Amino acid sequence: MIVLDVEDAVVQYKAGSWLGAKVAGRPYRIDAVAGVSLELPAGKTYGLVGESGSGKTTLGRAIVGLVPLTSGIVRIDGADAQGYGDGPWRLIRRDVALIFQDPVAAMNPRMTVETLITEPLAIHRAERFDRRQEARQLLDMVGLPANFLDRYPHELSGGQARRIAVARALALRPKLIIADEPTAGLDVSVQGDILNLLSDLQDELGMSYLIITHNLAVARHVTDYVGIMYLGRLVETGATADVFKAPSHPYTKALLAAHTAEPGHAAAPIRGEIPSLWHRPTGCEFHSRCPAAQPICSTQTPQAAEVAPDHHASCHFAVAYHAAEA
Ligand SMILES: Nc1ncnc2c1ncn2[C@@H]1O[C@H](COP(=O)(O)OP(=O)(O)OP(=O)(O)O)[C@@H](O)[C@H]1O
Repeated sequence: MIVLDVEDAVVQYKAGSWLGAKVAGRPYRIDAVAGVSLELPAGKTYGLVGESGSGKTTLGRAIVGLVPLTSGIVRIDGADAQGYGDGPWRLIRRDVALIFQDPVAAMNPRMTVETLITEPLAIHRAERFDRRQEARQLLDMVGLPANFLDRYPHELSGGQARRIAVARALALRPKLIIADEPTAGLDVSVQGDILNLLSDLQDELGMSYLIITHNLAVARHVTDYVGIMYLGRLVETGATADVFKAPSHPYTKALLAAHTAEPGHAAAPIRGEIPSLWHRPTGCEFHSRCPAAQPICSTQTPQAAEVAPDHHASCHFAVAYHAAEA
């Protein structure tokens, strides 16, 4: 049973103006998401991993319906997610919830926790419900006592704000929760608590997660499948265990080296700058930063190679890398 099915999704952003783009010698539109396909089975977790600017947040927002798809299809539980109702509220589908990257910034500062976490119910649910009772139950699910009901966002610590954001996401018991950088800005011990909370809730309620993170180490702990994103495209995909066992794209290896320092060795930052989406590199778009680039890499676009069953990497040398790592 596939809960999230994304087929060749493209999201373009416009430049300020056509004339401005022309004067600057740029294309008028950029592809922030440039043809992404992925499938997420029920009850599983998919990690979307890549550096800042790779298009992860844009894809997450497009899945929820906050940003329109330029082309492609998003199906949630088999239903095409493009047919929204009218009115701004309806833009947000009730079977998917998004936990924003900065949850406090996304909260209305004048709302109490009770109002914040039950707001999705007030928007989507036709029948009457006991707001206080629902809120108390949601708080309990995320491990917070009932005395948080009357607090305001500025009275919450980073970890508490995450829990409140999770409670709000759970309000409609969605089939899919998208968590954008769920541990960013938290102390290491609190990060573990939040990841454990998400995993316990999944065991209990059975929903699927799409976790957006720049940190491969986070993805390693909580995901079943992983997609490595670069300049709006997935460059390596597979079961998380397979990708970590035998990373087959130099970008994946570079991300790993940047986040998981061996004892006694410093983490190695990825060399060079992320290219601008206004001027995508030719050939393999990672070639300008790749430590193993060959002449072919700057001229020919690599196709996704299946290096092992359901493990793909878009690099001319992916099969050899896989063999060497495996
Ligand atoms: N509203 C917008 N208008 C124009 N360009 C945008 C807009 N939002 C994002 N972008 C651009 O789209 C690209 C992808 O951004 P996005 O935020 O999706 O990446 P990301 O991988 O989630 O990074 P981060 O972790 O920093 O949010 C970036 O180049 C960004 O500058």
